[in-house]
Formats: sequence, C-alpha cells, structure tokens
Amino acid sequence: MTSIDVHDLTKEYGPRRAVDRITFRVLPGRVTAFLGPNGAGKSTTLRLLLGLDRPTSGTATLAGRSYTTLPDPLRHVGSLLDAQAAHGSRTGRDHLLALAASNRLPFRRVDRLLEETGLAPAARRRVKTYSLGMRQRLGIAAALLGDPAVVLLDEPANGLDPEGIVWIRGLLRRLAGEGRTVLVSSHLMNETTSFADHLVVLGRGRLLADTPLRDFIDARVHPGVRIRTTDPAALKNELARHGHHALQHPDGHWIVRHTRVDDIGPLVSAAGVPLLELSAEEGTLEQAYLALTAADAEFAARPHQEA
Ligand SMILES: Nc1ncnc2c1ncn2[C@@H]1O[C@H](COP(=O)(O)OP(=O)(O)OP(=O)(O)O)[C@@H](O)[C@H]1O
Repeated sequence: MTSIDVHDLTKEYGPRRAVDRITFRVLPGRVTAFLGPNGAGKSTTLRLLLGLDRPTSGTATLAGRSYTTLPDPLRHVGSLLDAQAAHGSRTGRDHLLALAASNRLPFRRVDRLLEETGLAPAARRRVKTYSLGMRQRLGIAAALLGDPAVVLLDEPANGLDPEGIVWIRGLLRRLAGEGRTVLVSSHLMNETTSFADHLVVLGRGRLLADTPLRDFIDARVHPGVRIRTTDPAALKNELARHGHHALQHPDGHWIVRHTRVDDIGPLVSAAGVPLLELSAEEGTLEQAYLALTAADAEFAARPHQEA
C-alpha cells in the first residue's frame, strides 16, 4: 500500500523547531488536505518527505521507504513544491522532455500531460513567457509525468484562473478516485472543502488535527437554522416558548443554533410567523479552521487598536 508515513518527525533550523514531533499517515484513495497558518511547517514536512532536507529526528517515508532510496522516484512520487523551478529559457515541452529523458519515462507522456493540463497551445513557448498559472500547470504536468501512485502538491491552485481552479478540483478528485495517495497543501478553505476528504492540520510545527473533513467541521462549528421574517417579535416569542434562542445577524436575518430546519420549520409555521427564508446553516471549514488555529497562528493579524 502506498501510504505516506510521518513518524515522530522533527526538524530544527538552529534554535527554531519548524516541525515538532509530528506523526500522521496519509492513505491512498482520498485527497488529504495539508493545512496550517503561515510558518506552521507544511513546506518543511513536504521537503523532508521528498528528501530535500534531512530530519533532525524521526522518519518521513513513502510506501515504507525514504524518497532518496526509491528507484526511479518520479514513477512513484510526483510533486509540485515550487512552480518557478522550471528553466525559463526552455520551452514547456522541452522542460517535460528533459525530465522524461532523465527519469527514463516514455516521451508520449509529455504530449499527453501537456493536453491534460491545458498547456498544449503554449507547449513551444519559453517558460519565462509563462504566467504564474501556466507555470503552475507545467509543475503539475511534471508531477504527473511518471504516472505516480503518490502525489504531493504545495498550493496547486496558486495563480490559477477560475477555470483552472475548477480543473484542479476535478483532477485531485480523479487522482484519488484512481486509488492514488494525494496530499495537497492549501490556504483556500472554500476550495479545500470542494476537493478534500481528510485533513491534516499543523500549527507551529505541531500536529493539531488528523481527521475526516466533515468530522473536523462538525466538532467545532454547531449547525443552526437561518431565518428571515417580517415579524421578528412573533418569531422570537414563538421560539422562546419552545426554549430556543434566536440571535440577530447584523444583516437582519436570525440564527438559531443547535437545532435543525426540521425542528424549527413546523413550530414557526404553525404559529403563523411570516417567513421570507428558512434554511440550514452548516458550519464551514473556514469557521472550524479559524477556531482551531487562532491560538496557534504565528502571524495572526492583531485587531486594529484605536489611538
Ligand atoms: N531553510 C530554513 N531555514 C530556517 N528556517 C526555516 C527554513 N525553512 C523554514 N524555516 C522556518 O520553519 C518554519 C516553518 O516554515 P514552513 O515554510 O515549513 O511553513 P509553512 O507551513 O509551509 O508556511 P506557509 O503557509 O507560509 O508556506 C517557519 O518558522 C520558517 O521560518
């Protein structure tokens, strides 16, 4: 089984502990999002996994082996860490051809990946003329060149246009559907909700969560019911009679926490409260993530203080 295993992993840079005794496993067949505030240790962990840096202690293995001991590593592990890494004076196609040649991969994969990443029309242009989004697509093409079972991508949606964002979402889902092990770091919470099955969250180098996406949200944000009415007094009275408390949102709607539409709907309609809207308010990943990481953010913005 091609899992990613991180065990008791620590990386120190001088006195700074970038990664602090973390242990987690990334399983095949699902997309695992790798989250955490700036400086949490995500890129360091990915670099340790890819043998680009040495751990101070602990292990980071892919399919039970360290990256540097894999024969033909691109056939096993595809990664995108830095979209700027490609040689600017080469064409996109030549960049991929050079990678294919040095890793003994079939050249036919190059044109296939250029098509798949939408780069075929720009394949013969020099990389230095590429936009950030195009470089990102080239980096993803390079990551998938060896048809790897394990895919590690650091912020793959960075610089992509709206069509590109939809594309990467579908790509990640497909890679997981094919049984690959997919680990993707991201700062875009809405996006992450659309592709991730599972989350691994770091904060200041420590493991804060390793859990299915849905469980992560449900454990931190209580769902509720959102209501708009033309008669707030009648709404509040009726809810209070049944032990519910409605809170008014600044934009005028009301929120009743810890309950469901199926419970509130019959109450308010039986009482004849005029309704403009009655809908479920699910917790979002962003709310849950901010609740977890607020205390851990190394660079959290301080609230503005009036002089
Ligand atoms: N080569 C290095 N030398 C010294 N310190 C480093 C080095 N690389 C990373 N660090 C430090 O290690 C910590 C973790 O950094 P890392 O880049 O892994 O975080 P990250 O979670 O990827 O952040 P971001 O979301 O901003 O990319 C930070 O405090 C960073 O300054």
